[in-house]
Amino acid sequence: MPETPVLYVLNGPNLNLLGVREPHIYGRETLADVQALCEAAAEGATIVFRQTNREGELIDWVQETRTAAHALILNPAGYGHTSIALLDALKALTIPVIECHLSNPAAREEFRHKTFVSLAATGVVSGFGAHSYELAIKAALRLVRERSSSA
Ligand SMILES: O=C(O)[C@@H]1C=C(O)[C@@H](O)[C@H](O)C1
Repeated sequence: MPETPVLYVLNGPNLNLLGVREPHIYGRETLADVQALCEAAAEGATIVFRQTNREGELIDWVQETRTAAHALILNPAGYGHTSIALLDALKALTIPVIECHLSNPAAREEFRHKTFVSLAATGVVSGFGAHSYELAIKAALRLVRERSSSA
C-alpha cells in the first residue's frame, strides 16, 4: 500500500496580502482561496500549506521538507530574486521542487526575469494566477508517482 504523498506548498513574503495586493497582477483570490484550490487538486495527498514574510523561516521550512515531504511547491515571491541562502537550502533537497508564480515574472520588470530558485527547481509554473498552484500540484503528484513506481 503506497504511503500518502505529502506535498509542502510554501509561500514567501507579501503573499499574505493576496486579493488586495496589486490585484491586476496577482488576482483577487486570497491566500486562503489558493490553499483551498491546492487541497481540491491534491487527489488525496496531504497538503502542508504555509506563508511567511521571514526569509529565515522560509529556509527553515524548506529544510524541513528534506525529511517530511515527497515534493515541494514553492512560491518564493520576492526572495526568489534575492536569496542565495534559499537556493542553498533547495540544493540540499532530493525531492522534486516546483517553482510557482501567480504572475509571469519573465514578462515583467527586468529584475524579476530570473530567480535563484530556478537553478534548483525541477520545473516552473508561472502566469496562471491561482491556477498556477493547481498545475504545480498536478505536476508534483505525477513526479512523486513516477518516483514511487520506479523505486
Ligand atoms: O507572481 C508571483 O507569484 C511572484 C510574487 C511576488 O511577490 C513577486 O515578488 C514575484 O516577482 C512574482
